Amino acid sequence: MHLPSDLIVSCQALEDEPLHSSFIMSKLALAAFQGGAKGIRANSKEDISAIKQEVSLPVIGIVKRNYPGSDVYITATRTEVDELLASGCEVIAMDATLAARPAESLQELVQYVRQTAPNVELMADIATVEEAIHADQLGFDYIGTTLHGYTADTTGKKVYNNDFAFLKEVLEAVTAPVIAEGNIATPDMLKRVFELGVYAAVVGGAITRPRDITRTFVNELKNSRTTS
Ligand SMILES: CC(=O)N[C@H](C=O)[C@@H](O)[C@H](O)[C@H](O)COP(=O)(O)O
Repeated sequence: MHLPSDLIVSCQALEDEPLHSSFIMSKLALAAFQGGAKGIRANSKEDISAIKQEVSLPVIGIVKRNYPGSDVYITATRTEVDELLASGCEVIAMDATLAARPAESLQELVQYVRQTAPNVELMADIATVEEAIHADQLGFDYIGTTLHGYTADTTGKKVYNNDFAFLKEVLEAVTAPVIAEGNIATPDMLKRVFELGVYAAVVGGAITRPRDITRTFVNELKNSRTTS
């Protein structure tokens, strides 16, 4: 397996975010590496290439791109898969929800990667237990809780709700290694998901999105001022 059983740090900034820059993502990846992360998750061929020049950690690559008429935006079609195959990432993650895709089916994308790049592993980004089971049956190498809370039928849910109840259900339901991802905001949460039996965990915003981190501080201050 390309990914170690450890902490993976997501280094992503979309166009509307202040840190949007492949150079900055490469330096965030370097900081994550120096801090002890054992893998990186990154968006776009350009960011992955820049990160690969800075650190030699395994990379989970995605391409986020919106398609009209489809809710699927994480590695939605073969075009994005081809970009990732050219990027040198060790693992390709893709939306593995049951939502309608813009072009190829999920099964077709899996078969395409297996045939063209047998050494590249696949991570399923799922939102429900049903989708986790489906991804397991399709033979994904890793199943991640990435999209729980971000799809029409899971809006507002958090992976950590009820002591990670959703994660526990996924762990029971599948045989592939499970990756906890989404709203893991503290070192305690990270410790807890490993106690529950995940293979690895991806932490993003809590480490690499300073604007969001600042907001958590500011909101706490605001709340304390309104309640006092
Ligand atoms: C839903 C979606 O598009 N998630 C994306 C997937 O790659 C990223 O924006 C997240 O930062 C990543 O999943 C890590 O999660 P968090 O930043 O909460 O630790």
